[in-house]
Amino acid sequence: MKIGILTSGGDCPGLNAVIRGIVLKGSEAYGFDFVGFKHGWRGVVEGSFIPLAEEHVRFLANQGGTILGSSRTNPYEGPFGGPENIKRMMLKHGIDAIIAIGGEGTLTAARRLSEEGINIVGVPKTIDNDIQETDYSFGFTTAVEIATDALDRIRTTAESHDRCIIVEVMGRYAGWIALHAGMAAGANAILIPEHPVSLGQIAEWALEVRDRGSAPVFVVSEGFTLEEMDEAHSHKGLDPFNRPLLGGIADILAPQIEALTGIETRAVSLGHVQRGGVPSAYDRVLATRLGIAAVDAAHDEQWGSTVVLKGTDIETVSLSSATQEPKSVPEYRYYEAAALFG
Ligand SMILES: Nc1ncnc2c1ncn2[C@@H]1O[C@H](COP(=O)(O)OP(=O)(O)OP(=O)(O)O)[C@@H](O)[C@H]1O
Ligand SMILES: O=P(O)(O)OC[C@H]1O[C@](O)(CO)[C@@H](O)[C@@H]1O
Ligand SMILES: [Mg+2]
Repeated sequence: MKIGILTSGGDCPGLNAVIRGIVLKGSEAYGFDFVGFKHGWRGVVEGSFIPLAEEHVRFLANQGGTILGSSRTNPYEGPFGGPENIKRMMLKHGIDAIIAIGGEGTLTAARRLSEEGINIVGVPKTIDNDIQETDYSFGFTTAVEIATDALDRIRTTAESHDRCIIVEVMGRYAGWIALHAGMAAGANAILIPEHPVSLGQIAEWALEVRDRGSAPVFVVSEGFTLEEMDEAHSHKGLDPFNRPLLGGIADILAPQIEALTGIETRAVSLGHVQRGGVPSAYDRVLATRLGIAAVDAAHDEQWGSTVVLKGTDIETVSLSSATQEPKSVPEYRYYEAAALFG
C-alpha cells in the first residue's frame, strides 16, 4: 500500500513525531510506501508531495513544526479541488490512502472526503485541544507548559510593579489552554469563551487581589467575550476559510480594567510562541503512539476513522463522531477553577 501523509491547520509540537511513528511502523511491519503531501490539503489538490522513507524520519520525534509544512487550504476549492479530482490525482500517482493529521477543521474535511469514497484515516492534533472523542490532542500539553512558564514569569514582574497583567492565549472558541495554564500558574482569574463574565466582575477580582497586597494576573482566551460584547474581538480580518482571525482581547480589556480599578494594567499576548519549539515528552509519546495506531488502522482498512486517546489507551473511532462539534470546556471544569479566583 502507498500512503500519502499530510499535516494541516496550525502547526503544533509533535507533528514530526507522528510522521516518524507512521513511517517507521508502516515500513517495518507492513512494507508500506509513503509520500508526504506538502502544506496540508494544498499538496493534495496540487499533487505536490515528497518521498518519505525511513531515513527521512529518523530522529524527528523531538523536532517542532512539521517537515511537510502546513496550510489552511480547503480541499474542495480551486480548479483541482474536490473528491473526483483528488481521486484522479491519487490514481495517477498510485496513492491508495491518506493519513490526515489535523485539528477539527482538517478532520471535518477528511470526514467529507472519506464519505465521497477516498480512503482516509485521521490523527487528531491541535494545541487548542478542541477535538471530540480524544481526551487530549498532542501539542496541547506543550502549549500549556509554555503558557504556564510565561504566566510564572509575568507574576514576578507584576508583583514588582504592583501591576495587573492580563495574558492572552490561543484556543479559538475553546478555553482549554487558558484553563489549564491558568490553574497551573495560579492565575487570579481565567477568562474563557465558554463563560462570559462582566467587566465589573473582573475589576472586583483585581481589587480583591490588590487589597491583600498582591498583583492580579489574569489569563484570557483569544475567543473570550465580556457579557457586554456580542461576539469575540477580531480586528485582523478573515482566515483562508473565511473565519474571523481572533486575537487582541487582552489589549481591549487592559485599559478598561485600569479605568475601573485605578490599578496600572498591562496586556501580553503569547501568540505563536505557544505553537513553536520542541514537544514535551508527553506529547512526543502521545504523537508517536497515535502515528503507530493510524498506520495500523490503515493496514486494517478502517477508512473514515480517526485514532484517539481514551484514558491511557489509543482507540479508533469514526471521523463523524470526532467532528460533530468542537470540544468545549464543560461548565463544571470552569466552576472548579473559579472557586479559586480573586
Ligand atoms: N467543513 C469543512 N469542509 C472542507 N474543508 C474544511 C472544513 N473545515 C475546515 N476545512 C479546511 O481545513 C482547514 C484546516 O482547518 P482549521 O483551519 O479549522 O484548522 P484545524 O485543522 O482545526 O487545526 P488548528 O485548529 O489546530 O489550527 C481549513 O482552513 C479549511 O480550509
Ligand atoms: O495565526 P494562525 O496560524 O492563523 O493561527 C491562529 C489560530 O491557530 C490556533 O493556534 C490553532 O492552531 C488557534 O488557537 C488560533 O486562533
Ligand atoms: Mg481547529
